[in-house]
Amino acid sequence: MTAPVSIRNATKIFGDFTALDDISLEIAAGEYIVLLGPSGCGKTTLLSLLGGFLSPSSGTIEINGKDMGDVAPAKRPTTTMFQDYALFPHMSLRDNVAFGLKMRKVGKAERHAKAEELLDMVGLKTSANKKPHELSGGQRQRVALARALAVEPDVLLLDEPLGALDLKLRRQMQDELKAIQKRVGTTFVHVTHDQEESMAIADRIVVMNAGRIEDVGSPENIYMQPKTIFTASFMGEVNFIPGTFESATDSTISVKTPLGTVELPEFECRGFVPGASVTLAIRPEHFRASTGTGPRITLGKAKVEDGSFFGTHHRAHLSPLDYPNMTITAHMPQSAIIEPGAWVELTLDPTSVVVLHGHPPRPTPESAAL
Ligand SMILES: Nc1ncnc2c1ncn2[C@@H]1O[C@H](COP(=O)(O)OP(=O)(O)OP(=O)(O)O)[C@@H](O)[C@H]1O
Repeated sequence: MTAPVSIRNATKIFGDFTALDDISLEIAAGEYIVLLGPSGCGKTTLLSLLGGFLSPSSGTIEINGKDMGDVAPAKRPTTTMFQDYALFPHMSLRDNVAFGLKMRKVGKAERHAKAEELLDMVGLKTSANKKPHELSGGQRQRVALARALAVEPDVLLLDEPLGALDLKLRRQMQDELKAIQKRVGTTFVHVTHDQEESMAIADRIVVMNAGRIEDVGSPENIYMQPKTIFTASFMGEVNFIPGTFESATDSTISVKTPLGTVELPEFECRGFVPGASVTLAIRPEHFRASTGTGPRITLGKAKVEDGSFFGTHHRAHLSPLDYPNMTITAHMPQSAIIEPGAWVELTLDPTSVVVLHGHPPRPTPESAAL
């Protein structure tokens, strides 16, 4: 079972605090959506509006084309899976998974067959008679997922579902969740503050900040073409180079920076005007601290401050000769020898640079000093 979801101009106000500010989002049937953002940005509040545990102060929620305004949580085609799973300790896994069906008066044979089918899908076929305390954290998480899916919701709402698991198990369960979602085809809306988790799982990521949607797109899109400084800095490591927009032709733009004027290709005009403050957002892997192949912009010499080895590459902090107050984080090849104090030639793949409006509010540790 699956359904599309329409959120139209949803606002949620608690007292004089606006937790959600005019949120609109269309979710396709069968899509895996991840709501991503820092603590307090409104992710759980938005999930609660979908599940019916909170009502919007204004705006509407539709599921499968039906307005959910007057529909109680239990009557909605949604199920919510919470972080603490809330399994019944005295019941077998089979009875835990079948519980929702029992409440719906589904006969014993049918609900047990359904429970066993779902336990099989989550890899716990032979554990149907066990009790929750006999399971590991990851196994309990799987039982909770099976239980949530047993009632065949159109939309499954998951609030930090992997939050209680250690990192290794989290990564494994991310793959499993995604595979199971594709198999059942149910619309999943999953809340997390973990960027890597959102990239591993989502068809589309919705980046939220202070009650608003900052950006929506595929993981590749959000990482490679962030629309705002917030998204660029929230999704992985990034260097910000402040600049001034100088001019544009049909296919290039020119931006003046402390490291010189750079010409960038394939420009999609987003309302920049000459003289406007802009920020170049550049991922560490898009620098080369030596002369690479292909078209590259040379940013002059830079001094190695320090470096760490990451197996596939080194991650180095560099200070450009022309602007020593700026720290650039760049990836350097596995074979490079990183010695503090060494001078390297800093070059950049111009096609990877993202030009954003404005300057960051204040320098972050990983951003360039302004
Ligand atoms: N019932 C409430 N009454 C007053 N304020 C609330 C209520 N529920 C949430 N808030 C506030 O709304 C904001 C958004 O909360 P929400 O739980 O949606 O954030 P979140 O993005 O899910 O954060 P986290 O990742 O920490 O769970 C927070 O500032 C929170 O304090």
